[in-house]
Amino acid sequence: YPLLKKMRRPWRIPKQRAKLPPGSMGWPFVGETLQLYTQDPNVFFVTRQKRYGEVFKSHILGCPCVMLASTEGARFVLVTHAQLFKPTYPKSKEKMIGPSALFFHQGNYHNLIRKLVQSSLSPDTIRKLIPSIESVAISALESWSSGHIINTFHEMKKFSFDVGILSIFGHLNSNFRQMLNNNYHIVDKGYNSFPTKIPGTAYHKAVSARKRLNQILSEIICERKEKGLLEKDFLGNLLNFKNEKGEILTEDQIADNIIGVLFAAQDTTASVLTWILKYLHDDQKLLEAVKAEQMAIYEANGRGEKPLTWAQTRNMPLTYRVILESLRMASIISFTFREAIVDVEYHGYLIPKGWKVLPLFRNIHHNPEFFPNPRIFDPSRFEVAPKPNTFMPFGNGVHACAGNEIAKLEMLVLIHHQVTRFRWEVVGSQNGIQYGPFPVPHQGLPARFWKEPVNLE
Ligand code: HEM
Repeated sequence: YPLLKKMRRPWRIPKQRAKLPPGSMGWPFVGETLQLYTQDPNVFFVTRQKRYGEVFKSHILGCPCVMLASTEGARFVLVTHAQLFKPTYPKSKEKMIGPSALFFHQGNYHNLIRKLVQSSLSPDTIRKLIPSIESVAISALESWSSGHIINTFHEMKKFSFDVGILSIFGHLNSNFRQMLNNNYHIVDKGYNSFPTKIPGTAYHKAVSARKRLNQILSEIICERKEKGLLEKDFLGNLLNFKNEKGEILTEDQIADNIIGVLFAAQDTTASVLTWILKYLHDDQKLLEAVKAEQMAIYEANGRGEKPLTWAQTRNMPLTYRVILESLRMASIISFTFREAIVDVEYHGYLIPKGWKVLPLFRNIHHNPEFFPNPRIFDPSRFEVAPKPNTFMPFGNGVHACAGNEIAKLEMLVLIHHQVTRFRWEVVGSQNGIQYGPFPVPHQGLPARFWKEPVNLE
């Protein structure tokens, strides 16, 4: 029987035989947290990978963990043995977003919500949003081009927030939009601050703003129910859901998932867009080529008279490769966290129950074996599809990004309008990275935008 059990569960080994992976657990209590947060995190991961190999242990943020820098390791945790690992976030962050948000869950509840998100963000649904995304993009670009210096990342956050609102509510009246925006902004500011109940602190203000968001969402839901609207957007899908027993979702479940999607959508897309602007600015020849690709579409659309079509957004090969290479190069989600729910064996090493497991996407995206000269920005490398499981900017497996199509769509739309009708220059120091917590260019990439003079020929 024990042999049978072992055969059925090849990932389990008797504890006495297992050994932990190599690596350092750092100082008592703090582990290696200081080393991780006082230096470029990429240096932290890469030096350890060089020293210990592709599987190593560490101790960060109060937790023992195993880091996996190989494609096989990431696949093991996220895909083939995903049932042995659960998502894990600090309690304070879970509370801030809302404990019923899908990414904290595993199993039936996660599947159910994920299906609702996926159908709201499917290509068939988001293609209808193109004109609205275009108008959000154009008004953002117009507002940046008054000659003053903008913080590109902050402005991109407003853009990705507005697109997030579109994908959740379709058209939302401006009063509600403004209220959501103001309170979400306070939540966002407190999200990464020290969790405390002391009034006046960023965290405490964020908790209060999060409660107000629930009230606002409740009013929006009420209004929708009164009007009897049966929309197909994410809110509509959440409201219309009924299982075979006739049960519906609670208002908290609805609110937590709406805030969860906004949260997943905003900083991620905004940081990638900021990087794209930097990479294009740093390579004027590439920028000209992207511009030529987009101008052809612009002209075909009567110089922007007609809206972009879905087919056009699917046929921007160079721009698309720039997006893929930016996702690889910046690897804004450098890694993700899971927690082992049982003792697991991987490659002869023990991953003890309760330990965190970190697939290191960035190390994989910067491995010269898969991406030669990984520090060089070269979109042409994507003329050939990357080897399977080597490119995971949107994660992998059951928790992989549910918004990757809309993220790519909004980036293509913004770039289209930006390069055809606007110019920009980066102001001040152009190098350096800031972590907040995603990597963004130094000071959010201060830049000046202006409108391209109209050519009347
Ligand atoms: C370029 C922008 C984006 C990047 C790089 C990105 C990346 C990711 C990654 C790596 C994950 C998986 C995390 C993990 O496994 O722990 C994820 C999950 C998720 N993303 Fe995105 N994302 C982006 C934009 C968006 C947008 C625009 C939306 C929604 C409108 C979105 C919605 C989600 C959701 C709902 C999940 C959780 C899925 C689940 O747990 O089942 N993301 N994203």
